[in-house]
This record gives sequence, C-alpha cells and structure tokens, in this order.
Amino acid sequence: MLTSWTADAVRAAEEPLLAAGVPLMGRAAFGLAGHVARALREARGRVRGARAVLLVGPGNNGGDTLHAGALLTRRGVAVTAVLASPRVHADGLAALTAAHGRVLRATDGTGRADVTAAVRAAHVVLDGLLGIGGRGGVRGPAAWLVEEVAAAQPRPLVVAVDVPSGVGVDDGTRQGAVLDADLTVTFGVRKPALLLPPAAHAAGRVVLVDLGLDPAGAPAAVRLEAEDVATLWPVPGRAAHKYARGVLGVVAGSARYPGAAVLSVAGAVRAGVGMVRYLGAAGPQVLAAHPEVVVGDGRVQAWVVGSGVAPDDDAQRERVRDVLARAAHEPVVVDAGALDLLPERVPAHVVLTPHAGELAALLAARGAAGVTREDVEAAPLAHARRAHELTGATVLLKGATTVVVGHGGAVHAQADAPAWLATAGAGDVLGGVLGALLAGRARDAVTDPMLPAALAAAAAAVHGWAAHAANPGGPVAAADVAGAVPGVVARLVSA
Ligand SMILES: NC(=O)C1=CN([C@@H]2O[C@H](COP(=O)(O)OP(=O)(O)OC[C@H]3O[C@@H](n4cnc5c(N)ncnc54)[C@H](O)[C@@H]3O)[C@@H](O)[C@H]2O)[C@@H](O)CC1
Ligand SMILES: Nc1ncnc2c1ncn2[C@@H]1O[C@H](COP(=O)(O)OP(=O)(O)O)[C@@H](O)[C@H]1O
Ligand SMILES: [K+]
Repeated sequence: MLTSWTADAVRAAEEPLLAAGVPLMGRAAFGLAGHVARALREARGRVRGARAVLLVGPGNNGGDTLHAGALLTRRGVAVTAVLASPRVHADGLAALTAAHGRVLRATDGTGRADVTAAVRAAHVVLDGLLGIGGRGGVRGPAAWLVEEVAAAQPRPLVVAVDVPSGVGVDDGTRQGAVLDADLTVTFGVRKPALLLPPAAHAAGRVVLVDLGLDPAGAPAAVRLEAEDVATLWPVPGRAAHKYARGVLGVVAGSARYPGAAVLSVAGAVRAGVGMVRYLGAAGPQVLAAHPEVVVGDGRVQAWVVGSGVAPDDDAQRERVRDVLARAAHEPVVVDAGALDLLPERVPAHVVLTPHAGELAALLAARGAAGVTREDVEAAPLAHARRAHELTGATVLLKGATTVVVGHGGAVHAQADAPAWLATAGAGDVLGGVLGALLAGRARDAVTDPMLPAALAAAAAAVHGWAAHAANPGGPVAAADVAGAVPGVVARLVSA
C-alpha cells in the first residue's frame, strides 16, 4: 500500500529528529542528487558533462535543491541555480557557491536572457521553488520560470523536489501554473498531492528518499497495490456454494439503455459472484449475453442500482426506491440514474459511483448551488468528501485517478487505468465488479464501516488493471474490460 501524510504530519514527525540533530536536509539532498544522477545516466548514458538548472525558492525546498546541486557539481555536472526570490536558504547557497556552481537571479529582470539561455541548454531542471510550505501557488518571477521551462525545446528532464511546486500539498489541487515533472523525489513519506488528482498527474514517477520519519495517526490518503487487493478479494472456500458466495441483485438498464444492464451484469459475473439476479426491462438482452443470470426477484446479499436507468423509466425507478429503502441492512452500489433517488442519510455500505458531472449534480441537489463538473475536476477530494459528509455514503468519484472517501473520511486514490478506459459503458462494468465484491463480503461490509471504501478502491484497481490486460497499450471496449477481469483476479489471488 502506498501511504501519504499531510504537511503538518510531516513537520510533526520531523521535529524530534531535528531536535536530536539528525541531518534531514543533508539526507534529502544526498538522495535527490543520487536520483538526478541516475536519471541523467538513463537519459544520456553518463552524468559528467550534463547541464542542470535549479529553480530555487525561498524556503527549505530551495535549500534541498541547492545542496543537491552542490553534490552534482562534484560529479561533473555544470550547475546553474536560478534564485526566484530575494530570500534564499543561506547554507544551501554557500554550499553551491563553494562547489563553484553558477548563480543567477530571476528577481531583477535584467538577467533574464541568461536565465532563458541556461534553461534552453539544460539537460535537467530541478524544481525547488516550493515544497510543503507552499501556499497559493507560484507567483512573480517563479511563475515566469515555470513558463520558461515548460516552453523550452528540446524539453529538459524535469525533476520535482519533494512535490511539484504550486500544488495543494494536502488536497491535490493545482494552485495555478505547475511544472509537469518526469520524476518527483519526495522526502520521508509521500505527500497526498502525489496520490491525488489533479496534482498527482504533474508528479511523473515518484521515488521516496527514506529519512527515518515515523508520522503519527492514519495516513491522509492511500493507494492499494496488488497484494492489498488480493487480501480484500472474496475467494470461495473448499465447501462454498453459490448462495454462500453471495447473490447480487442488479437493477440496471431500461428500454432505452439495455446495454448498461448487460455491462453491469458482465462486471459482476466476471468478478466472481455466486449468482446475479436481474430486475428490469432488459431481461432478454441480459439473458442472451449471460445465460447464467436469474431474471426476477429473490433473496440477495447486495445490490447494484442505477446504471442505464432512464429518468422516465418509472417502473425501474420504483425498484431502485425499494432497494434504497432496505439499504440499512444490505450494501448497495448507487450509480448514474439512481443517484437522484438517494435518501437523505445512508450508511457507509451504500457506495455512490458518480463521475464528476454526476457528483456536481448530486451536490447541487443538496444545497451546494452552482457546483459544476469543472469545479469537481479541479478539486476532486474536496467534493467527494463533501458528498460523503452530506450523505454518509462511501463516495467513489470516477476519473483518470479515482478517489474514494469513506467512513471517518478515509481516502483512497487509485490510478491504475489507461486513458483508453474513458469509454462509454466502462462505468457500468465497474459498478458490477464492486457489486460482486460487496455481495461476497456483505456481512463484513455492513459491520465494518471502513471496509466498503477499501472494497471500492479494490474494484477500481481491478477495473483499471483489466483495461490494461484487455488490450495492452491500445483501445478497449467496456465489454472487453469485463472479459479481462477473471484473468486479473486469478493472477491476484494466486500470487
Ligand atoms: N524541515 C527539514 O529540515 C526538512 C525539510 N525538507 C524540505 O523543506 C521543505 C519545506 O520547507 P519550508 O517549510 O521552508 O517551505 P518551502 O520550501 O516549501 O517554502 C515555503 C516558503 O516560501 C514562502 N512561500 C509560501 N508560499 C509561497 C508562494 N506561493 N509564493 C512565494 N513564496 C511562498 C513562505 O515564506 C515559506 O516560508 C520540504 O518540502 C522539503 O523539501 C527536507 O529537506 C527534509 C527535511
Ligand atoms: N483519463 C482516464 N484514465 C483512466 N481511466 C479513466 C479516465 N477517464 C475515465 N476513466 C474511467 O473510465 C470509467 C468511465 O466511467 P463513466 O464515466 O461512468 O462512463 P459510463 O457512464 O459511460 O460507463 C470510470 O471507471 C473512470 O474512472
Ligand atoms: K518543489
């Protein structure tokens, strides 16, 4: 599992080490220089003779960068530091100067031609403008520097120091211009912005330099990896029978959107549920695609409702209402056309699966007037959290990185899918996969309010891996994603 901690938690964890005289900045700079050297060797075969530009802000993030620059000069790298602020980390600057690094100032305007020339000639640029002390994004000369590097051709390798400068460290927002990095070298522990969208998309590959930090409390956001998902997946015991494995009720599709019913069922059947019962008008289409499905009412352990349920399908909406009225005791995945039927308050084993537009509509309907899809995309965590607080539900917000907020505010962020997964019907398959997990672990999901969020994150991960597996590197249809789920699960649980 990848974990992350807020800026405050990092500072609190650093405190006792700093008090004990542990040279944290020295360790950070040494690790940073090592990773930069490795990246240069990979990119151009050797380190010596490379040209590096350091973007240096006013704080310790700039200090780390200057110290790393001093170490790089000793390995034969020509280092130019560009100071973006009149204030600069004094020790770091002294170290770089002593190592014969070059220093330019972006603050006086007159030396800008030299800065531009250095940036255009650079093999690597280290972004040390702002770290965990950044507030409100890069401004002034620093913003100009970011633009210069972003426009440089050929594009240098960009290494973010601790975090890409100008991200909301704790909430994953982008506070204005952010330089997209190829590599982020982060110190001590990951920061939430390195897992959360949209900031995480600017981080590139993330490597962690161990500083011996031991932060307190629960992590701010986590990402499940294969071994975590394997421990969550319900695997039938030797004596299992279909009812013991869990029966999933599916209220999806309508005369207008029968395909959603087929895809929702496909996700559930392929993820490994004991039985699927289907309710709705798309019975013939569902049976044609999945003869193993039982059409009609009966006992179930969990539900998926809403995928492809048209707003004018009164009969199907009535079934959704019936299911939601029983949600106190049975886990329910609430997708698309069922989101507007959600009761005022629900338990955490009710999992909402909106995309950004649907989440905006849900929030607007609950008093957050004027929230748009763009607002949600700019701050996914804040809006998913708001929806959780307003409804009590576990909220899985779909996107390139899927964010889940569950009981107690626990946050998962899964970025396992190729962009090819952004295709019609993919969300219906995800609902089915998650429904299968909740049916298989229905009792646990009702008694342990933390579990639904973990299961939701696990479903998003498997859905993303299945999209890769269905056609590595190329386009996928939603049905093919469902088709790849059994193989992905087999590899997971047999590893
Ligand atoms: N405490 C330590 O000894 C360690 C700190 N580390 C580094 O220190 C960083 C944090 O250092 P700081 O707390 O000095 O913070 P930063 O280096 O992130 O700089 C923040 C400083 O810049 C100014 N500032 C904030 N927002 C700004 C904005 N939007 N525009 C212009 N100026 C702005 C503020 O005056 C603030 O003091 C970490 O990210 C990490 O790189 C690491 O070296 C590990 C050890
Ligand atoms: N850029 C992207 N990269 C990876 N996955 C994505 C991206 N955009 C969307 N997805 C995923 O694709 C699926 C789309 O679901 P959704 O928007 O509900 O579509 P539909 O309603 O047509 O099924 C979600 O699982 C979402 O997380
Ligand atoms: K930075």
